[in-house]
Amino acid sequence: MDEIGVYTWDRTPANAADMVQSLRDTGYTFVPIAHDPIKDALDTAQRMSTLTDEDLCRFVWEDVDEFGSLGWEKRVLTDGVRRDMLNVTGGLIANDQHWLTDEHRRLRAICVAAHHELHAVLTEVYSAIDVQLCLDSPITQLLDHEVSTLRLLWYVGVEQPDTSPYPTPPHTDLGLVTAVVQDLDGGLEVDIDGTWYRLPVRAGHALVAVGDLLEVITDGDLKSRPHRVPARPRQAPDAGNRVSMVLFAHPAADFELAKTMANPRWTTAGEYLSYRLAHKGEPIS
Ligand SMILES: O=C(O)CCC(=O)C(=O)O
Ligand SMILES: [Fe+2]
Repeated sequence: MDEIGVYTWDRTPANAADMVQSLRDTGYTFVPIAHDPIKDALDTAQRMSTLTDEDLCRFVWEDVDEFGSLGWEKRVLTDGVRRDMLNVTGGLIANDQHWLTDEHRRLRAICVAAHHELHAVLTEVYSAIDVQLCLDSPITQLLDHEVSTLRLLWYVGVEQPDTSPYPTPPHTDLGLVTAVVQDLDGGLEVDIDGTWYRLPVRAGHALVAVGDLLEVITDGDLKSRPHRVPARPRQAPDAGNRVSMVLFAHPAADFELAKTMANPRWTTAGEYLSYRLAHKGEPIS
């Protein structure tokens, strides 16, 4: 599988046109970040990988309230491929749950710092898109109405990666934009017009991806590209794990889509999301 070239944006307005062109060509751009959250998180996440299944189950959806969740979500696929993740969602970041261990708290602090940093990156990307595409209704206005979810994903290496299902099967992200930081072994692959490519890995950078809603808002000018992550071989009892951090940005449920596009198919961002979740796997266009 070939690797696709992805433009690195230096976060200056002078190079914003090239950045947006990269989003148009590949659906992705690299953006440098000051701290590498994966480097910070890896140690703690690996140590937490010694938690037993029972421990992990305790953290599933515990203490969830209407603002979201903070917990381990444990998924066991049919052949035993595990994809465990720490899911830190908006409102609960500030809450202190009684069941959090010191390692959870450390990991949560790393996630909160990463959330801020990645959100700053996305803010600059929004502004650049507004300017470059001359959008009548700027997407920067969404920043006041945004809900974002940060996920720390931890994939466990498997015995037979070639015959194992993809822990993250091919899909597009439903939201506006997504920022991803992966560990140095990478793994993310993207489908561009029917051909799969490996995405490059660049230390100290986040990958920013076009989501389905941005494709809708830009009337297909920027396309949300299907992507996937294959299973990694288990090399030793604890090696072969993959860690990535993903920030999904989405307008709040009551955001009226008519503010960013003419004649929207859905009235609010919430209706859009409900429709997409009810029609999983259906392409947006
Ligand atoms: O783990 C990754 O690098 C990407 C995961 C992903 O695409 C997703 O959760 O939507
Ligand atoms: Fe995704």
